[in-house]
Amino acid sequence: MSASLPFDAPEVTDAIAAWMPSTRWYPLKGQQADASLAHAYPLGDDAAILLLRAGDALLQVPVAWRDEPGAAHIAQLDGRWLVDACHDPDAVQAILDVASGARAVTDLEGDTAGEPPAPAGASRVVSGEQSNTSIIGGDGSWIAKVFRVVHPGDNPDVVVTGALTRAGSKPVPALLASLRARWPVGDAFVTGHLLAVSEFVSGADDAWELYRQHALATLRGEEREAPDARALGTAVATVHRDLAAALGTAAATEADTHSFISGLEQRLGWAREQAADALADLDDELGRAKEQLREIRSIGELQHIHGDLHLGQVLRSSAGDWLLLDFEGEPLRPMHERAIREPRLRDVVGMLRSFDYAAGSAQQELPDADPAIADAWVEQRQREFLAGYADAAGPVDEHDPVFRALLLDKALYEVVYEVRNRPDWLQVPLEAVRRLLRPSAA
Ligand SMILES: Nc1ncnc2c1ncn2[C@@H]1O[C@H](COP(=O)(O)OP(=O)(O)O)[C@@H](O)[C@H]1O
Ligand SMILES: O=P(O)(O)O[C@H]1O[C@H](CO)[C@@H](O[C@H]2O[C@H](CO)[C@@H](O)[C@H](O)[C@H]2O)[C@H](O)[C@H]1O
Repeated sequence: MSASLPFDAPEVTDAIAAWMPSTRWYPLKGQQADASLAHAYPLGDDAAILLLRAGDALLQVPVAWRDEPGAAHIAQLDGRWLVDACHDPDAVQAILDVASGARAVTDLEGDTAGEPPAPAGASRVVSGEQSNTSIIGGDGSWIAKVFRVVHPGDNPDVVVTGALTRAGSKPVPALLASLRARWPVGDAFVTGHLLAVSEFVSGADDAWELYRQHALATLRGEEREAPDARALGTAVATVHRDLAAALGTAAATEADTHSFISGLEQRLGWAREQAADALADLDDELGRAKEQLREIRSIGELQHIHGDLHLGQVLRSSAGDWLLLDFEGEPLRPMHERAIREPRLRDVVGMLRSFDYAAGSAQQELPDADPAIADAWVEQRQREFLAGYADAAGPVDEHDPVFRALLLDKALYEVVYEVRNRPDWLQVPLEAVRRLLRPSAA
């Protein structure tokens, strides 16, 4: 066995740079971006957490040297295997030790909410996700989310979930531990979160799949009991109430309202630019929608919210309770925009859009099904959800210009998301944008 190369050797950076674009989480697909090592945190001799700069992004790549390629190798260099440490249980344990405070590493700081998480054991990586890498360990008692794109500042997935955990919020799995890193930027140092370890909800169903299956069954003419959207609405309102109690609320000032409107204007411009081909024939309507934003007088009360709420962020436990995940905000948004207080309606419209997506996805699978049945299905789920939300938080005014503006904002965000990630799905949000821009929808 030959000695391993040091983790800051140029060959190591080059091998990782060549491998990253093949991963699901790489955020710069299709772009030409040189990668360079920004910082290395050694975890003993044979593993390290590396931060690589690629284009504008700072990417986290935990790695280890092994004699065998293991489940996820990056490259073979000098007779040893450089592997993705997320797939290597020993390296996962080393990372967990730092997060739990059991191992000290310069420039890394762990934090546990209470009892440290159980030992990693035979940990495994969750398949089928996109923005980050999640590892289940501790005999299925925890799930560790490795933030692949690292930002200076607090990650809301740690701070917001941590606050909800301390407040004992029921519809959110508890945060157990987190890891913060310090790295140099110019002459100064900044800090940011690398990892969040949460209680794993085993045997849970994914809400997206539950609703999609129900929409499919309905389009096929089968009668089935629908998953309880009213209880889901109440769960979302409960989380909003808990977030307000834990992190406070503020009545929007005139300046808040102005900056909210200009934020929406900018995002509308961003969507027009990013999805120019898809939105070309809606140019006049989008111009009018932008002018209508100026009619918003006040945005009401502001607070921390989920920020990217959709059915894929919701689980139904085996006991039938709805649980909300992933308080990281919209991944296409810069981090400083994600930490701000927002109207609760942003989350409400996220869920309403998601029911439309579930039906849209079912229609794509069953193109001969009656569209009126799909529309009625969406309408009913949305009504039930809003009724449940109102049970705990009071009614939502669907004619409020803020509600309509946020609905359009979300659908435009989705158009950009689909143009970049899933062009086959583009019609789903595009149809919604068309509907929302129709004069009768105002
Ligand atoms: N606490 C949890 N318990 C059970 N499953 C979870 C938990 N957290 C996440 N998951 C599963 O992992 C998936 C991805 O998690 P998420 O936090 O949404 O990651 P990402 O930001 O990469 O999308 C979820 O859709 C869910 O299936
Ligand atoms: O889960 P992420 O935080 O990575 O969120 C991004 O990806 C989502 C898709 O996985 C995307 O959600 C859109 O598609 C969903 C169906 O797959 C649908 O339920 C959502 O309503 C729709 O917005 C999300 O917008 C994006 O930020």
